[in-house]
Amino acid sequence: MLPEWISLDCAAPSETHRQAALARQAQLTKPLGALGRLEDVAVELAALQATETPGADRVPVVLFAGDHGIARQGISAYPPEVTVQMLHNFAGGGAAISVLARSLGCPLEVVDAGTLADARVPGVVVDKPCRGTRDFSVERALTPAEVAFACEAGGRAVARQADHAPQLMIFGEMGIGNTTSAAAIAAALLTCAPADIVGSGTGLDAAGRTRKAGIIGDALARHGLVSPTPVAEILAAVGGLEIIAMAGAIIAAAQRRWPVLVDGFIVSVAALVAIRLNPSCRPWLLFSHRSAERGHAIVLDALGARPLIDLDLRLGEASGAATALPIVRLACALHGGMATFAEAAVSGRES
Ligand SMILES: Cc1cc2ncn([C@H]3O[C@H](COP(=O)(O)O)[C@@H](O)[C@H]3O)c2cc1C
Ligand SMILES: O=C(O)c1cccnc1
Repeated sequence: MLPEWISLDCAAPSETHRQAALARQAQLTKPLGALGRLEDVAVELAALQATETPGADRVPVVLFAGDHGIARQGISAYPPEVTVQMLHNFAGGGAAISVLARSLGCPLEVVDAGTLADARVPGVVVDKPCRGTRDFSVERALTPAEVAFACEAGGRAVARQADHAPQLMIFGEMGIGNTTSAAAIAAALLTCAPADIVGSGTGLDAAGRTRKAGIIGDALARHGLVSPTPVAEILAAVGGLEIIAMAGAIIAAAQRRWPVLVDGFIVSVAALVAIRLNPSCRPWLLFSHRSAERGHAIVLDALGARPLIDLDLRLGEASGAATALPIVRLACALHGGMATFAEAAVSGRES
């Protein structure tokens, strides 16, 4: 059973503030629409933050890590021990997201949501029901209680961010094998062929991708996921603890009226899970980037999402969302800082 709060409604964005932001955009000293999607982002954030002056200065990043039993099947280009080794790297400030968060002035919290680590890594919050999932090619990855625990861990991580008074949240992940779990979840939710959604992850070649798709296809058949199945059952069968924690976190953030800047393939699959569990969280999601991971385009299409940037990133760790954040910040700065035609005594559009 998933926690009851998961299905509590998220508020609707403020229509009043959206209209006011649209009216302001029409008054700023530029041809109407000339700042393209920067205008859309500012208007959307004004509606979500219910303010005339949207901002993205206070943006905590929470990174969830988890290990995957399926990694024993050789579906990643890197060995499973990398997940725990990377926990030390996050804590030591040397990972890509460590550098990005530092450069952007974003607080970074790393949560061990289910890695194989048997001791606490200093600087990492431990909130896990078990050490890694089971190998879903032979058994269900998680029990219903472990799925529920991971959802709650996502909610708890969001609650811990309240002191930062977030204007926007970024969630990220780390877990060797998690593109396989994410692809399996997406294939089950979207009832699409694994071969269409499976990508290279950390760098599989074509033969590796075919093998990965075969393992996912067999698992979907074994667990009875080839026809529409309740989300909680899909998560127990092929889920990952960090993916489930992110789905819970996305819903919890939206319930607190904190918009979420969604990262790449894996976080987008968590967003898909969140929306299936609670459709009212959909308006709170902004999409940052299009990952080079093959399945991301399919998931984005299914969500009707148009991300801001496409830089061929395929890292995860919230790196795409962090990289897009300066664009969001600039959109807000333009919205709040540009002069109106009246203020600058510039003639408006000929009718
Ligand atoms: C050193 C290293 C750092 C990473 N940071 C994120 N990922 C990314 O790659 C993994 C998913 O790919 P796959 O499913 O192929 O294992 C996840 O940990 C994801 O966050 C990394 C991967 C590696 C090797
Ligand atoms: O897009 C992602 O999130 C991604 C892609 C490849 C590997 N890890 C993450």
